[in-house]
Amino acid sequence: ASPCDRPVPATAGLSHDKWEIDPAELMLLEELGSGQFGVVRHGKWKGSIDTAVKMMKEGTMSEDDFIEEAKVMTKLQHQNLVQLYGVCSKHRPIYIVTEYMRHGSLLNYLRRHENSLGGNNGLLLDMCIQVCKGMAYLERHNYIHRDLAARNCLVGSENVVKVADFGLARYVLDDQYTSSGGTKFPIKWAPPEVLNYTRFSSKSDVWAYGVLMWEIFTCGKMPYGRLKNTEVVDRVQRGIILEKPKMCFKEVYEVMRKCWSHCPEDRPSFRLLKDQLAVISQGLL
Ligand SMILES: CN1CCN(C(=O)c2ccc(Nc3nc(-c4cccc(NC(=O)c5ccc(C(C)(C)C)cc5)c4)cn4ccnc34)cc2)CC1
Repeated sequence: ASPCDRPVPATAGLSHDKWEIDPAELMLLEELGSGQFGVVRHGKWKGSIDTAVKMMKEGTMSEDDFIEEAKVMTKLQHQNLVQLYGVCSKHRPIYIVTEYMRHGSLLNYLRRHENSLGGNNGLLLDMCIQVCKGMAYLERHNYIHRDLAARNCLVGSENVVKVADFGLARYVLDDQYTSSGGTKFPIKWAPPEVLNYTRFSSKSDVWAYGVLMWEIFTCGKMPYGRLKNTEVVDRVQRGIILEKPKMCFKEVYEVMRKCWSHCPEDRPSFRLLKDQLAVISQGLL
């Protein structure tokens, strides 16, 4: 508030874009890998905050639209969402700066720890519940992920699992990824209405979440094995769903099956899923 009783101008504090990060405050460290957009590096922000820095290869994303959206994304805050700290947009390539998750993608983590995770239904179910909590938060904020899968979740200390890159799919320029006929389109995580009409919704995220649960309970197997995309599309449209993973409890598989209801409105919300999984988790442990 202003020292005297003069009203504070409405623009106060809006001048510096708080989603804009000064690259001088970033110290880039080792490379973490490369994704759809180019190289991702570990970084330190303001000397001490661990970050992951996506350095966006030119021409891979519609940058101005993304920078506009970043203002909204920085406001999405939940313990099971990878926090967007901000962007460096005053230079090229632009940087997307998020919180750092030290164990990398959930998919690689599941594959690397199959032996220790294998029989541990409690831990696997806990991972499902954490992702569900993050997705229930996005659902509450009418925010659609569009590419939910184990590869787009990340693992931090003490088996914390968080959802990453929510909404980012909208800014990818590669139409091999964006069009459902493209070679990079995530067919195996897509429900019928997305395959036929690219109609995304929180209920299409729920379908993808069912596949993610299957990935978790198979410790990172590829859904539908080596089937070609056209064969998967055919099965999904005929209502053939993924079989129950060997180590998965019947009650858990029942939840996956509901996520794969043909009609979006027959699928549970993330809010309902969270409660159902909590009941199963209490029953199990
Ligand atoms: C013991 N192990 C040693 C090896 N290891 C690592 O090297 C390792 C450690 C930490 C890692 N952390 C992160 N890695 C990444 C990362 C790394 C490489 C690629 C990507 N992904 C992307 O760049 C990316 C993902 C999705 C998408 C669309 C739009 C298609 C949805 C576009 C781009 C992310 C992002 N992060 C955000 C927060 N923390 C991380 C990643 C890897 C993991 C631990």
